[in-house]
Amino acid sequence: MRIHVNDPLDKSAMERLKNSGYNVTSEHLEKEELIKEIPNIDVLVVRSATKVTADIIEAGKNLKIIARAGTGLDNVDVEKAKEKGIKVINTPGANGISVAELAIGLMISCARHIAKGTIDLKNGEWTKKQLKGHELYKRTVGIIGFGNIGREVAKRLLAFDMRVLAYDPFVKETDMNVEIVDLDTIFKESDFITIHVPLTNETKHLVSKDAFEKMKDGVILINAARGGVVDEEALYNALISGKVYAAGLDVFEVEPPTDELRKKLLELPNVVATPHIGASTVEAQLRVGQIIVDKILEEVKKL
Ligand SMILES: O=C(O)[C@H](O)COP(=O)(O)O
Repeated sequence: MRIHVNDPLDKSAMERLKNSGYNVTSEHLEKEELIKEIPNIDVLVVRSATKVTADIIEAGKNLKIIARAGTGLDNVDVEKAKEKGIKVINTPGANGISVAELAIGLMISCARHIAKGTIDLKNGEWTKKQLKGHELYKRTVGIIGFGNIGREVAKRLLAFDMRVLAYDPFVKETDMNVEIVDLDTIFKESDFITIHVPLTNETKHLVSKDAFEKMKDGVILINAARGGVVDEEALYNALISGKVYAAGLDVFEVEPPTDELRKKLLELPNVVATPHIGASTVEAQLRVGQIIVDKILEEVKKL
């Protein structure tokens, strides 16, 4: 039984795996190398950096389990895995608090120009007069996606005395002080919009040119979910026109965001961006690592 860890896992989780008695290897293999190696792998462990595509799964003659140490499964061809009888496991919720905290950090950074102020000061510029921002207090935030992460975001923003709206096709009511509304209401009434849905066929470019047209002038948009949920060309135009005051982005449709569209997006002074670090905290990785190892060992026992 060989367990191959293709993306970095928490150290203590790695140690537990290595002490489990199975043959555990860990090294990041790029697609071509992984396709060559996959016939010798029974359990493949990944984060979001490895795209477990249909051809990799097809080549995995001995592959029995794909373990995603994290929440999003958009980098795994789950349909193909199902067709091949390969079990896909992940750790939903284990990194939710970290993602929620980062989303709020991006929100405040956008509203108060923290990133621009830092860059200006480091460049020797005292731009105090240009950096008047906005409070969150008493303003309306629209949360798209009211699952684990969306609820953690709501809980914290209620403490800022915000009016909190949430849209989720699977949620009709809540016992929190949150108004469950339709998507149009989120677009029309929010001063801040924050996205917490997975990337699926239904959510791809959910925040489109049409959506931006419905939004209030000066809205702040936060995306710490998946780049593909926002049409980034439309976002670029909305930032240029002033429709969107600022955007806080932890994720991009292309990662790393090195293509022309992403490069010009990142050049805008009103874009605050981080390199998909929502789940990258010591605490979240510890939880994710322990849970994924528990699940792997449990599944492997059943084989
Ligand atoms: O889906 C997730 O769990 C987050 O986006 C984190 O992804 P990562 O494990 O690749 O950091």
